[in-house]
Formats: sequence, structure tokens, C-alpha cells
Amino acid sequence: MITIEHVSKTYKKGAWALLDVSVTLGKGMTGLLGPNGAGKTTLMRILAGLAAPTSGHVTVAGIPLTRPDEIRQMIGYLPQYFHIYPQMTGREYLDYVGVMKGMSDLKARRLDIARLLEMVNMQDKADKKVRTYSGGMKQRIGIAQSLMGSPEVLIVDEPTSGLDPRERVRFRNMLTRFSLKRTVLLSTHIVADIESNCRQVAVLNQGSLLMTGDLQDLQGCGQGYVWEAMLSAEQYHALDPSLVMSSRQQEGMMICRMISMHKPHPDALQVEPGLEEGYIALLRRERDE
Ligand SMILES: Nc1ncnc2c1ncn2[C@@H]1O[C@H](COP(=O)(O)OP(=O)(O)OP(=O)(O)O)[C@@H](O)[C@H]1O
Repeated sequence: MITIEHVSKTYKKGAWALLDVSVTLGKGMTGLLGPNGAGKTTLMRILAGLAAPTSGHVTVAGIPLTRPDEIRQMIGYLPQYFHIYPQMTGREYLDYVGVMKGMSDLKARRLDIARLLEMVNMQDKADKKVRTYSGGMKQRIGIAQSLMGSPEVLIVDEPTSGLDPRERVRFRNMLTRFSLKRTVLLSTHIVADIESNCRQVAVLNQGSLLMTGDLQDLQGCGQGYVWEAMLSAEQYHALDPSLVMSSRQQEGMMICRMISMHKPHPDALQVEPGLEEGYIALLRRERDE
């Protein structure tokens, strides 16, 4: 379990990247959503022990982050961007990460590395130099390093952007299995990744936590704000494009879904929101209120 209490963070001379964030993350997977610059990476770096909060308090399984030696082995972190020494092989890199995490038993490290290489489907490439890897292969090695030592808590920042669809499904399933007994925080822009994986969701915006809850709660944020209308091409072009979520052609007309605080067109009817629509409506309400 991760307990985050009143965490704020400001960078030198900068505005607040996080402002009084409090949330408890239990077992299972929590999706962290937020637009660009919302503070997701800042929060994840704090949880991974790579940045200190300006104020506030974080504990992992009751141990404060201010005791890094006790925490290091308990947390796995997959950053959005990471550097792997190009001259190392994938296997050497994983071994290096294991040593850094304090896994001193060589045999145990080797076993863990073999297990993880199989999990991310990199057994065949493990002894090739990292500089010969594609972006997706580097990402798979990144996933493997985050799981070295079977940490209690896994923090994953934008994980699937470089993966092809087959590897994305594989990774998603692996995360789901992993999260059955552990705490996973998954940051993503892709609402579908959260829909298929997460039990709980948290939404950050401009450093503040806008909501926490389950997927239904997020979906419910769109209640009363999602509209559908069948419009002629002329009516469609006259619409404010910022209201339109999706549109498709049908028999010469446009079926259009919109998010709006007010009825956006005389022919528009209110419809049940989807998860993404709930998320967008929440951000828009925040902007307009
Ligand atoms: N090292 C830094 N120095 C100064 N400001 C920073 C630094 N890192 C982040 N920020 C600022 O803090 C805020 C939050 O950034 P952060 O990277 O945490 O957002 P994010 O939600 O991860 O964004 P994205 O989805 O674009 O990755 C932004 O305004 C950003 O400009």
C-alpha cells in the first residue's frame, strides 16, 4: 500500500508541479490520468524515490520514503524515458539493475533475469548489445528491469507507447497478473489502457488531484454532458469543433457525439457517457467552472 499525504512539489523558480495531493493506493492497479504537464511524472518520480517532495509525506507499506535503503527493493519503476548503456547486453543491464537494487546473490539474480527475459519475450536477444535493439526491444528490457526482485510496488509511466499491438496486449496481461497481489500505479494518456486493466483511477490536472474512484465514478463524471445528434454536412460544419468527441457518416448524414455543458444543437439528445467521455467532461468542467 502507498500512502500519499499532502504532497506538494515546486521546481526551482517554477510554479507548483503538485499541490497538496493526498491519496491511498491499495493492492491492484490504479490508473493515473492527466493532460500534459499535469504532474504525473513528478508524482511517479517522488514515489520511486528519485525526487523529494517540497512538502508532504509518503509511505510504502508503512515505511517512509525518507528511508531509501529499506524501500529500494520494494519499488520497481519504469520511467517514460530511460537510458540503457548501449555497450551492455540486455542481460548485463538487468544484472547491473539487480546489483543496484541490492540483490547480492548471483544465482538468485540469474534466475530472476532468465524468468523476466522469458516474460518480456527477449530470451533470443538477451546477449546482443543494447545499441542493436529497436525502441520496442529497449522498452521490453525496461519492463524487465522494473520487475527485478519482484517488487511489492510497481510504478509505470506511459508504458505502451513504443510497443506493437501484440506486445502491448502481452504487457497488459502481465501487469494484470502482477497486480493481483501487489500495488501498481500506471500512468497513461490512453484511456483504453485503464479501461481494460485498472480497478481504481486517479485524475491529476495542473498539479491537483481532481478525482479518485473506480471506473464507474470516472464514467459518471460525463453524466449529463454527452450528446448525440444526426446532422447534415452543413450543420456539422457549423458546430464548434471543440465540442465534438467523435463523428461518423451514415447515409449522407453525420452522427456526432459531443461533450457540452449545454445542449449543443436543437436536435441533440443526451446519451450515456463512455469512460473517455467521462474523463474529458471532468477536465472540461474544471476548465469552465
Ligand atoms: N525538472 C523540472 N524543472 C522545472 N519544471 C519541471 C521539471 N519537470 C517538470 N516540470 C514542470 O512540472 C509540471 C508537471 O510536469 P510533469 O512532467 O510531472 O507532468 P506530466 O503529467 O508527466 O506531463 P506529460 O503527460 O506531458 O508527461 C509541468 O509544468 C512541467 O513543466
